[in-house]
Amino acid sequence: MSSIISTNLQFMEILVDLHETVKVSISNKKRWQLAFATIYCSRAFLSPFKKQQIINKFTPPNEISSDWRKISPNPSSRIVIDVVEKHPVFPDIDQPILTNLVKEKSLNQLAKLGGVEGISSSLKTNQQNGINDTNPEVIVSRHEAFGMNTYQKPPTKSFFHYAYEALKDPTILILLICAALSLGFGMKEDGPKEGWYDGGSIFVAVFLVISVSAVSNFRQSRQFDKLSKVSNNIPVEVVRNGRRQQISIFEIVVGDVVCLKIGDQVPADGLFIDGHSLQVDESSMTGESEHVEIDQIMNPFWFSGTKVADGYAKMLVTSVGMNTTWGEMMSTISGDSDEQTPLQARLNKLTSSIGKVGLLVAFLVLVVLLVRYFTGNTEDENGNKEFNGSKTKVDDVINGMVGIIAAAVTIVVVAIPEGLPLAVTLTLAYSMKRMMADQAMVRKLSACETMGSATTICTDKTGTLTLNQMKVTKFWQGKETIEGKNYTLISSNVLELFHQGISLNTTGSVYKASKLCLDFEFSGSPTEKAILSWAVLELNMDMDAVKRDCNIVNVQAFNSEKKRSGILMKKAGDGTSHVHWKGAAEMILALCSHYYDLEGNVKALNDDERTKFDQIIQGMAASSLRCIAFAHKQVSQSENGEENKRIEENGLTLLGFVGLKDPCRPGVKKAVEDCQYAGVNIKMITGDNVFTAKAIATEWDT
Ligand SMILES: Nc1ncnc2c1ncn2[C@@H]1O[C@H](COP(=O)(O)OP(=O)(O)OP(=O)(O)O)[C@@H](O)[C@H]1O
Ligand SMILES: [Ca+2]
Repeated sequence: MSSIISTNLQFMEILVDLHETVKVSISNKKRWQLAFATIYCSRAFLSPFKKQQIINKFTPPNEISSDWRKISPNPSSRIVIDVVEKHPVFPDIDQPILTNLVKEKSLNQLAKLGGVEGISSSLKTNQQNGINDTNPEVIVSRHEAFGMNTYQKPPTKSFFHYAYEALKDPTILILLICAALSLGFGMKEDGPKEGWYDGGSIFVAVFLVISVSAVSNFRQSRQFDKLSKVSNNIPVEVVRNGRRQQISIFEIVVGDVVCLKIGDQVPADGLFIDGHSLQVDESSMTGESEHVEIDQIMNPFWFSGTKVADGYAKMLVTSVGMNTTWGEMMSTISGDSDEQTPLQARLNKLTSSIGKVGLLVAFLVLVVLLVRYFTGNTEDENGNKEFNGSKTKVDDVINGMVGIIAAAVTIVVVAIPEGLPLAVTLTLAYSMKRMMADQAMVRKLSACETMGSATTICTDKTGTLTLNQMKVTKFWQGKETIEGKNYTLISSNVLELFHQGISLNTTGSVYKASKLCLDFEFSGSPTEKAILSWAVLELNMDMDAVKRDCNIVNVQAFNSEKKRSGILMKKAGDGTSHVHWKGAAEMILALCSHYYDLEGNVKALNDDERTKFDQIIQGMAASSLRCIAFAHKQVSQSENGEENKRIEENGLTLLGFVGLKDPCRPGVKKAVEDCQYAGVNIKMITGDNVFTAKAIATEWDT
């Protein structure tokens, strides 16, 4: 310790001397001395603690001498003051609290902030109706307080970066060395006027290779940036002002209520509001392949960048953009897309092995020539021995050696096929440009190569081959089809069940701007939208009224495996419980034991009738309709006490079928023909009824 103090005091004296030279007044000088003395003495006094911390790291605790320990300060006595200015519009909450809440999945902190309810009121949003965006200031103040939903991208690399990358290539380096050698030897041999030809031309070739590959890589990265801007801009469903609408993912702000369903990407960090059968794929964050369940109590936290694997839900956005856990992760890793295509990689390998062989051969040639030269086995033009022991002039020896080395260098230059990978890069970049002109997005250069060898294309049906604009065009109630607008034929009890089944057992929603207004806005998947608009416009369904009269007890969300969704509900009026199912007609029919006829009577479903219904379904499918069935069952109270929330799946009563028409996309026939002409098979992949799929596949032939 004494040594530390003495060095510090020495240092102090030097500083004080310095002050003397600039003529500081005596009183000032004294104050300086005092200040230095205080600072350095306290430092000298504290330095053992620092030392001790280092010792602590490297020695087990029992080896630290007891006197160190006596004066060691409590490490936890340090105070960190985090000063975050609160935004005047949101005085109760700030971004770091929200970010940490989700990142650490802290249920305690959530409870302290008053749960999701408390946070949504601090964020001035409504869990049902979302934020009120009638005033654009609202969005602006949220941007100011919590930021935008965009991620900082690593700065785009300049042209010189790519030139430098190309220059780093080992073959290029070898060529450059060869060029320098060849230039030097050439000038030595043939004089500066003519001797630079060989070396100079290698330099020009290297320059060409570097500039061409840098230009093509640079343009490719620009194109990639442009494409990723388009492909990152995904539409997201949010509720604003009570109205469900689609906005761009970049427009999402903190406080938004986002509607998520199976297959959606979570657009920001947030909290669970409500939802059913939720499973989330967090593998992009954690690498864990098992799906994580999200619910109100145990795990109400959503992470940006994850994916909904099952179910549907509403989420309250708490952080966006760089404030999300995903954003934080993105800022620590830089996405490098300088990937080589498989062909490029193989060619580069080939080039470098050819180069290695070339080097080896050149080396062997060098050795052989040198040996031959020095053993006197070579002759000049006049037939004299080139090397005559000590009689040869030094200048001649050097000239001879230069000639030999130049020959070896030439072998290396010739052996390296530097143009080969360059030719491939150029060809791929050219085909990428051609494909862009044909409106085909190529994200990775290697895709061109892969596509070139594709023999089969598997395509989704809905939305790719069809327009994804579904509409109910056929309706069967019991065994009767209802033609035209004769919906008054449906008996009132069946109609009521239809209303309940459709308005409660859905992931879509209906929005009506005002009571008087007759315009409705439907949202949800195309299937849901079609059914809802049909029910509201044709069956006069009032979704809000039904929701007021009935309470949903349990939900089984739709997924493509089961092809159906079900609910258990309780009527507020008489307290009876009902189960409603909706789904692919053949799936629902298999669960039914009875059906309602047109008069509203329940009839048993015998084998004959089942065949009849099968024919109805096949008939609809054959005219390329997606066929959806509705079924109902009243469950008794004893069977369904408080603890029994199971949604019955057996002994249902069939209500009816609807047939949804999804028009084919124009131009598909030509596209399919083009593919077939090019020798590429087309396979259609769909969860629809096989007859519907067949009908749609053959529809283009008509
Ligand atoms: N929202 C829904 N509620 C109930 N049943 C549905 C719903 N959507 C689809 N179905 C039924 O489930 C079947 C499978 O639907 P899904 O959306 O999984 O098909 P898919 O595999 O995506 O095929 P495609 O690409 O042709 O739509 C459909 O044929 C339909 O009968
Ligand atoms: Ca689909």
